[in-house]
Amino acid sequence: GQLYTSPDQVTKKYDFIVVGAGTAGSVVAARLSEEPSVQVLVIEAGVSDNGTDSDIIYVPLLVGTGVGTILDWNYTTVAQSGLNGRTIDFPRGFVLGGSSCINGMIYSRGGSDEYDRLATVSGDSGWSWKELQQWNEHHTPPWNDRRNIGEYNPLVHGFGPLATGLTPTVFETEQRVFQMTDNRPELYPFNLDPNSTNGLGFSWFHTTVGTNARSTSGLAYLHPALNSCSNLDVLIHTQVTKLIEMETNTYTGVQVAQSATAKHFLFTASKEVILSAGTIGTPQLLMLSGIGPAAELSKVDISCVHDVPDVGCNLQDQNILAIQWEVSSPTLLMFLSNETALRAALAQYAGNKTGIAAGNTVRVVDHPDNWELDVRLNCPTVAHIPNPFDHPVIDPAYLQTSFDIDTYVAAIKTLQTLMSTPAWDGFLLTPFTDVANLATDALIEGYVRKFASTLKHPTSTATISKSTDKGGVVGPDLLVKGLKGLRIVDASILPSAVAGFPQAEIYILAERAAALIKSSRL
Ligand SMILES: Cc1cc2nc3c(=O)[nH]c(=O)nc-3n(C[C@H](O)[C@H](O)[C@H](O)COP(=O)(O)OP(=O)(O)OC[C@H]3O[C@@H](n4cnc5c(N)ncnc54)[C@H](O)[C@@H]3O)c2cc1C
Repeated sequence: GQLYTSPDQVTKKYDFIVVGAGTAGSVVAARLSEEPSVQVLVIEAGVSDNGTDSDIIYVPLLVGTGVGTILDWNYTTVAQSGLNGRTIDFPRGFVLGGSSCINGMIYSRGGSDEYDRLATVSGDSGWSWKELQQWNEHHTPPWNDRRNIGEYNPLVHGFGPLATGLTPTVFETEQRVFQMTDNRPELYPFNLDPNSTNGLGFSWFHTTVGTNARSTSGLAYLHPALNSCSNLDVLIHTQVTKLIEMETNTYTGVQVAQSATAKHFLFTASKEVILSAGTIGTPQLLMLSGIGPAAELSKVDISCVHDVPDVGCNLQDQNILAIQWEVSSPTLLMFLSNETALRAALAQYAGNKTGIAAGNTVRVVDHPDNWELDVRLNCPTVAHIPNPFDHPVIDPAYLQTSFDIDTYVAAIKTLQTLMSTPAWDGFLLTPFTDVANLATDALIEGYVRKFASTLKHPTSTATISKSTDKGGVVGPDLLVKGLKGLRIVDASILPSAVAGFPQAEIYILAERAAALIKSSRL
């Protein structure tokens, strides 16, 4: 197929239009194009994933550096009263491949209960673990001679297009974690593989790194389909600005433009528009099209065509906080702050794709000697302003409930206990700065409000629910309730924050969605 960079290049007629070539959108588009009789167009607001900055995407050691660049929408939250009035950067991928190009690459499917909850909430057993576990990635060996026998379970990996693997370089922190699981398995259980039915326990990290480069939804799904199928076209640098009602209640048209002042174009799909613009983009686009909560829409002078109160509400996110200790041995942080060593590592990678740059080191890169905490939050509101090219108003309302704070306090206390086990003897020296003072609940709360931030896993702004439920935005088939021709396939439909890392669930969700569309529309 064709990769277009401007809407005036697109002249064909399409059966399906996918909005957003992100994590989910790339999967759906590639799967639909397997059927030669249908024509598929994907429209992506962001940039190419093969541009001059593409090292940021693909070199594993550069994980995290895409945030704040041209690959990022660069959203910011409104001031968060629960975080002492701070605003928080809220990154989302603005590139073919979406957030799978800039994320932290950690891959864990989550436990079976995660999927069974989706089945219960939607009233469709097709969303249960039993049915969904068939969609899988494939495990790749590391570039070096690290043997990973006993460190993962080959039986819970498969043959899907996405590549994952264990990190090739093992750090002292990891060795000590597993010593801890050896010493006190009843308290700190070893989990052979976080992709099994059990998502809990201490496991080796699986990352979306193939043998030596990041695997994205673009690389794993969209590019191979684009290269091999003439019935799939992709248009980048082009934002969908409005969904168009082509017949009563039937939203099979999209209006697009490259900037607020550029010419606007209309593309129509003979079968469906599939909205995969993500947790922020999807509700924003629905609301711009008059599909959303009437009261919110009237505040921004958009006439409400379909009053769907849950659009843009219920935003959930996970939270992160660094707890640091001074340590006795050199860490990766020292390596990363040594420019000569870093340059040499990147040169080695450029030469033959080996060396420390060829492996994901996300945990130690971000926070050398600490642990990360996930806290589920109860969050309202993604609102927006009418110009589609303005950023939406994002208010995750972090840490506004006692549940959030109580969870943090409990988590930090657990961590303090855990780090005082013998496995850390001789390695941890003193807690770093403020961490030394976390002796009471009140002091912990003060620390949390000062330093907590987003883990960048927002979901649930266009939630799935049973067909008979009044609430929610989509039914179990992911069609927008009460409308025709409009389906949502991305993180926004998840009923609540994922108990783990979301990308695996989003790839799986998109695989089943594509299968559903094929069986109902082809
Ligand atoms: C910095 C960061 C770190 C993360 N770390 C991890 C991790 O380690 N492990 C993990 O599991 N998850 C992680 N995540 C979360 C995970 O990457 C996301 O949950 C997931 O990729 C979201 O998939 P999606 O398909 O819903 O949206 P996205 O992948 O964001 O795709 C949405 C796409 O739609 C496009 N779009 C939006 N609006 C429009 C429009 N109007 N017109 C056309 N195109 C549009 C966007 O440009 C984007 O390409 C991280 C996320 C970020 C940002």
